[in-house]
Amino acid sequence: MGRPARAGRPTGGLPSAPMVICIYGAGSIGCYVGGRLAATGSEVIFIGRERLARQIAGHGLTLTDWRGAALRVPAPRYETAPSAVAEADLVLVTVKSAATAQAGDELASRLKPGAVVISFQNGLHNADLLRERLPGATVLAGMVAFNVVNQGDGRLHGGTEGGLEAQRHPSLAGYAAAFERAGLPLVQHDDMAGVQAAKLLLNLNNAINALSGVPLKAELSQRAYRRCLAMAQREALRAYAAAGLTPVKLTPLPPGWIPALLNTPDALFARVAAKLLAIDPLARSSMWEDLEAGRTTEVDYLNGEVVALARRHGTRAPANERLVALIRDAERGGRRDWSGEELLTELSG
Ligand SMILES: NC(=O)C1=CN([C@@H]2O[C@H](COP(=O)(O)OP(=O)(O)OC[C@H]3O[C@@H](n4cnc5c(N)ncnc54)[C@H](OP(=O)(O)O)[C@@H]3O)[C@@H](O)[C@H]2O)C=CC1
Ligand SMILES: CC(C)(CO)C(=O)C(=O)O
Repeated sequence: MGRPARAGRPTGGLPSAPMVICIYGAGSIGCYVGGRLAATGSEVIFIGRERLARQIAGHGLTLTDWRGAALRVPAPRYETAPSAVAEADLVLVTVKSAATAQAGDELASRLKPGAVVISFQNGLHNADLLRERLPGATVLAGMVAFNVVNQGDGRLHGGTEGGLEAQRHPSLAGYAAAFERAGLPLVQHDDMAGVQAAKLLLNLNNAINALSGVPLKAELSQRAYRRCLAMAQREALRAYAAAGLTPVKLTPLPPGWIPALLNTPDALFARVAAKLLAIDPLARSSMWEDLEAGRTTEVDYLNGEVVALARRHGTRAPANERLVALIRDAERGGRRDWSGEELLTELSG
């Protein structure tokens, strides 16, 4: 079988030059998304850290998912110097939120003129932060709906369903086929603020999952943990209403109904929310991965964002405040596994 056609610039009938895609901050999401693009014929440059560069030089990339897909990239181009970004037409920023400002500064003097940047990060403000640092560049907000676990030695596993969303922009038309081939169709959206607000509601569970010490499926199967998430989501929904922010519908139920669903007993939840629990038993939140690796988490950009939004509108978000404090303790070394009942008591106090 021939190599699949690459994403190419329109050239009015002449053969098109391949478009180069750069993953800036190639960790779990970046290696998985970039790996699937590279495995299906796109030209991809990965930029990231020495530790991963070494692993990937030794093992290549293996991309698996919960549906049983398995793709290989035997020798990806993984660089540790930011300069290689200058070759890219499309840059996917996949650093954690605390690293966005530095990534923006590194891109500022190096981006190819006309390059398009997509922030594929959780949180509400990463694309704005990049825009401030990259005046004149096209910077689009993006959203990754699925979970990826880094299993080591270049093996990345997509553990849930869900795709990629990005702010609608004409420049993305040239990349649609590449993302489609990779099995990650890029859905364009007009209301990315609403998409990001809806994703943040789901990400309020990242802290709960990290504190639980169990995988997502096991955690969400227990009502006490779900009640913690329902509390955190209700506070966020109140803060959004005060701020005039309307989350879009990312799940079969509208965002405002999810807390009530989370509160249902386990047996009912398992029946009604079968799709929500269709998660690989290994999948865990990216915040769990951060605690596990001894890294600072994104809690300030997730639960902390709700706390800040509530304060700006004259109210409080106490369950989210408590989750931020517990994750801070865990980052400082006071890590322990919380049972659902313990966490619920802690957040209700
Ligand atoms: N993992 C998941 O399942 C999901 C994650 N997300 C979101 O996607 C984003 C990325 O998450 P994830 O892939 O898990 O994060 P990772 O920490 O796995 O990957 C980011 C990588 O970027 C590196 N990095 C940071 N700054 C730079 C820089 N300036 N230059 C080069 N490399 C850099 C980091 O290295 P170092 O740590 O050494 O600084 C790290 O290896 C986050 O916003 C996350 O919330 C969204 C959906 C699911
Ligand atoms: C996909 C999801 C919601 C899984 O927890 C996530 O965004 C994360 O882990 O950061």
